[in-house]
Amino acid sequence: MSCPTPIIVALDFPSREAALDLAARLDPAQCRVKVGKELFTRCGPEIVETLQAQGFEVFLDLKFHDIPNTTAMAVKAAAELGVWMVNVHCSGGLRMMRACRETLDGIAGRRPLLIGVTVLTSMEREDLAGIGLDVEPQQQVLRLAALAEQAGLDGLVCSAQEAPALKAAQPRLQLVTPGIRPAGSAQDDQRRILTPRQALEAGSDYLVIGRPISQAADPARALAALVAELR
Ligand SMILES: O=c1ccn([C@@H]2O[C@H](COP(=O)(O)O)[C@@H](O)[C@H]2O)c(=O)[nH]1
Repeated sequence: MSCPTPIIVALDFPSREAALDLAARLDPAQCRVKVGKELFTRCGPEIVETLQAQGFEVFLDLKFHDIPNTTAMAVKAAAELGVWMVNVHCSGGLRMMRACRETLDGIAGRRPLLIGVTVLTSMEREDLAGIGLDVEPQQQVLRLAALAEQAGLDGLVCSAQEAPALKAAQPRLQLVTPGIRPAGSAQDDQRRILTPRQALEAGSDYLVIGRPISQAADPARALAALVAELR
């Protein structure tokens, strides 16, 4: 059964035990989970299989960024692991994204959603200037979104701040938005943020939420409050 809420909880932990401890407090009917670089590098594919066996749909957030063949084969491996969503960096270019899409099209059975990372939500204009891009984040996001659309990707990782412009420019693409901060919670290293409700109203399809849930005194309660806020 597919989860009816838009919430994806980031399991950013240094051990299998810590990740599974949080997962045990969550309900697969209330959220999906995200396995990122830290947890996957520590635990490998087994953690994904365990979470899936517990009923969670898993977003494998490894943000692949490499030459077309290498990236496409990585995405294929993720598909064979049975993940619900996988992502690549749009800045890997059109040929790379196309190779990923074509490889997934050749896979029998249900394929994962293929999502392109645009501009990290931790970045603002001056960070882009630091890597030689003299543009506002939204301008760069829209540029990469057009490439992702051309390559046939299913959606984008972006800030919810860009959702209205993206829904107007690229209405087919699903928007996966980290940088979600309930009112009054710590911004941490995020820069382009919105609250859960603002994000949904702006047009986000999925909200990626990590520390506001994983570092809460009662994560189950924090998740329930978010689900209620979004109803
Ligand atoms: O642009 C991006 C892409 C990915 N992320 C990931 O989302 C979560 C956010 O966690 P918080 O604790 O809610 O900040 C984290 O796993 C990132 O790797 C992102 O934040 N921004």
